[in-house]
Formats: sequence, C-alpha cells, structure tokens
Amino acid sequence: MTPKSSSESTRGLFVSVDGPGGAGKTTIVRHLAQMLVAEGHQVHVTAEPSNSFIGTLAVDLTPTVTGHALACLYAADRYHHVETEVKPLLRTGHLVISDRYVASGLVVQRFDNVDPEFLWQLNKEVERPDLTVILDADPDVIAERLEARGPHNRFQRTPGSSHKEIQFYRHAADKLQHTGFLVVTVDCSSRPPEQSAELIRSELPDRSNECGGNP
Ligand SMILES: Nc1ncnc2c1ncn2[C@@H]1O[C@H](COP(=O)(O)OP(=O)(O)O)[C@@H](O)[C@H]1O
Ligand SMILES: Cc1cn([C@H]2C[C@H](O)[C@@H](COP(=O)(O)OP(=O)(O)O)O2)c(=O)[nH]c1=O
Repeated sequence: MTPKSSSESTRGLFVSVDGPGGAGKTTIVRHLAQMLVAEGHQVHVTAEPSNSFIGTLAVDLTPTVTGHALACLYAADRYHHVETEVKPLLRTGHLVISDRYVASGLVVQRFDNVDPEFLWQLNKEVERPDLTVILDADPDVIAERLEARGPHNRFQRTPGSSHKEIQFYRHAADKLQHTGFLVVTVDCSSRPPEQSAELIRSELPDRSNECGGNP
C-alpha cells in the first residue's frame, strides 16, 4: 500500500491495550511503540486515566470514592481524552496507542460491584479503536507478577483480584467483540513482551502503512 501524500486527508490508527494489573500493558505498549517508530510511523503513546484535570481527579479520588460515581468519572475522562488528544492526533495521521481504554472501564469498577450493563451504557458511545487488544494470562502467573511489581491501586489489593480481573476482561472482550469491535486477545503468560508486541503488530489493520510510514 502506498503512503498518502501529506496534502491528502489522513486518518491515523487507534489501538488500545487493556488487561489485568501486572499483565504487562505498559511494557508491551513500549515495545510496540518502539517497533512502529523504527518502521517510520508517527506514533503517539497515551494512557488512561489521562493526565488531564479529569484524569488526575479520578486518580486522586480512587482511594475514597467508589462505584457509580467513580465509573462516571473514569468515563468522563475517557470521552474528554478522546476529544482533546486522541482524535486530533488521528486527524494528523498518527498511530495512537492507549495504555488502558474502554475495556478497563467495563472491568475495574466491577470490583465495586457496579453492574456491567451500567458500565456498558456509560461507555458505549466512545470512539471505537481500530484494534482493541486484551491481554490474557494464567491468573497464577499474573498474581505472581503483580506481587513482584507491587499493587498500583486498591482493586489490586483485594485477595484473588487477578483471578477475578481475568474473568472480567474475558467477559469484556466477548461483549466488545459482539458489538463489533475488532478484538485480539494476546496470552502473555509465557510469551516475552517483545513477542506480544510483534503479535499485536501483525494484527494491525493495513492502514497502519499510512501513519507516516515508509513501507
Ligand atoms: N511476558 C511478560 N510480558 C509482559 N510483562 C512481563 C512479562 N514477564 C514479566 N513481566 C513484567 O511484569 C511487570 C508488570 O508489567 P507492567 O507493564 O507494569 O504491567 P501493567 O501495565 O499491565 O500493569 C513488569 O515488571 C514486567 O517487566
Ligand atoms: C481506565 C481506568 C482506570 N482505572 C484505574 C485502575 C488503576 O487504579 C488506575 C490505572 O493505574 P495504572 O498505574 O495504569 O495501573 P496498572 O499499571 O496496574 O495498569 O486507574 C479505573 O478504575 N477505571 C478505568 O476505567
């Protein structure tokens, strides 16, 4: 596929990576971005919660606010993140990779017993990524990794959280797939992070060749 000239209208590519705490999202996103930059693509790595005022507020309130209120806050951050950061970069032809996105919104607040259907209704209008990556793994492997790295939030301190979280992500992956998202599940129990990144690279829609690349 030939790259578009800069005068043509461009629309980049949006990839999200979600999965249980300690699965390797941040590590794999870093490898994926390095690989794509080396190929000559214009890559922008972002994350949720975003570093906007809403994202910072969500993080600050996570220890003390629960349930529906927190779900709304994370969803508000998501819609704002898309409008102010993701979409403008897609319009300039970037390949945008988000470390956590809608699947996290369908999963994490379930630890506060929020109904999955409520979470879906809250999140269903968000921009659909061109590829939604869900990291999956053996729960015991993830629990060990999480313990070695240390929990990042109160949800990860719940006993058996990795086992529950993996089930919630599998459910979220099915929901997203059934509603038309392009979902790829990557088992990262024994695969090194570089190989997980290569696998994701191989699943990117062909349009990735247009993100400033030199194929
Ligand atoms: N196969 C693997 N894939 C991804 N990360 C791994 C793997 N094996 C060990 N790790 C380690 O697991 C830890 C958690 O990774 P991190 O990227 O912080 O996870 P997350 O962002 O999903 O919470 C890191 O120390 C990382 O080096
Ligand atoms: C995107 C999102 C994040 N969160 C929370 C989970 C974490 O506390 C935090 C993200 O922290 P982060 O440091 O990314 O966790 P990890 O490295 O384990 O992936 O935001 C939600 O509760 N709901 C959401 O929708």
